[in-house]
Amino acid sequence: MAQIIDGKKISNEIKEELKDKVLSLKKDGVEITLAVIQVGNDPASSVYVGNKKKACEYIGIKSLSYELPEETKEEELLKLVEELNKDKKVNGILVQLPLPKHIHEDKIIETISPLKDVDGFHPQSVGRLSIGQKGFVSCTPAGIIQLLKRSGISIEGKECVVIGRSNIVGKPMSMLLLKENGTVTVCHSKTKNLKEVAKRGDILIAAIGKPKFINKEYIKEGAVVIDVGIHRDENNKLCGDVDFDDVVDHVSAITPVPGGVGPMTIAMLMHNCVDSIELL
Ligand SMILES: Nc1nc2c(c(=O)[nH]1)N[C@@H](CN(C=O)c1ccc(C(=O)N[C@@H](CCC(=O)O)C(=O)O)cc1)CN2
Repeated sequence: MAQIIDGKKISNEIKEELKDKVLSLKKDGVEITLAVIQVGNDPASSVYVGNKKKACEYIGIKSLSYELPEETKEEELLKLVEELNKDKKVNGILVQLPLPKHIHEDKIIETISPLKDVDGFHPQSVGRLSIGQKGFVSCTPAGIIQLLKRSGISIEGKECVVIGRSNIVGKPMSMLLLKENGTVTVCHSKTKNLKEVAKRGDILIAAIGKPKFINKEYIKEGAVVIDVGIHRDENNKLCGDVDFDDVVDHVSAITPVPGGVGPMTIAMLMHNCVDSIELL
């Protein structure tokens, strides 16, 4: 019987730990403030932003909300980020992605001060991670490491296969697994013989962006499977990149969708907000 890795439970544990930390910081007169920017009203983004604000409230972090219309100009958003960079009361700046097509995401991310980059997307944060220096780490891959560690799954010496090479998940994920002494392979759309390569993984991270793409033909028997995807299936039910029902009896542990990786993204954002006070 596979171990179902409960991301909701683990994220709640992390939030409880952070709540205690924030309380003791408050006693020392330290308040943490996160600026949350959403441009447009993409329904999924509104849900995520709402959940981030709720998590802030629960933990005791102050959130400042900036809801900008879809037609906001790139220069206007850059100006807001620059103002927040200078604001001494703001510890972290979050710009919810995706942004409307007329705004260059890279330009916005590069403008956020690396000292307030609680998403860990700034090139300086990514560079620090890749050379093993302390800095903000992208929340989803950082959450996956916590899921593995807190479920008693060791990474050292394991064959780790990451499917997907995005800047937000695949690349930082590979760096973190390497830091934990895993042997890491990164696969992508041009990888030849994907099934064979994926089957090498003792730990398989699926971040492909295709609903139910990974079935048991891609998975070594007894592997640990982490599913980063979030989609709606033909019945409008949430599902991941992995065909859960097909693989569940073939693996030793697996994250469900929903309730696996997703909640960890928000817990690790809260973790980064608390960490940010050490950097200012
Ligand atoms: N600025 C950022 N933008 C985006 C990020 C990010 O880390 N920073 N990641 C994703 C979206 N995201 C957070 O922003 C996110 C996605 C999913 C979940 C989550 O809890 N999912 C639930 C299901 C929720 C549902 O009902 O749809 C789950 O998997 O259980 C949290 C955060 C892109 N943008």
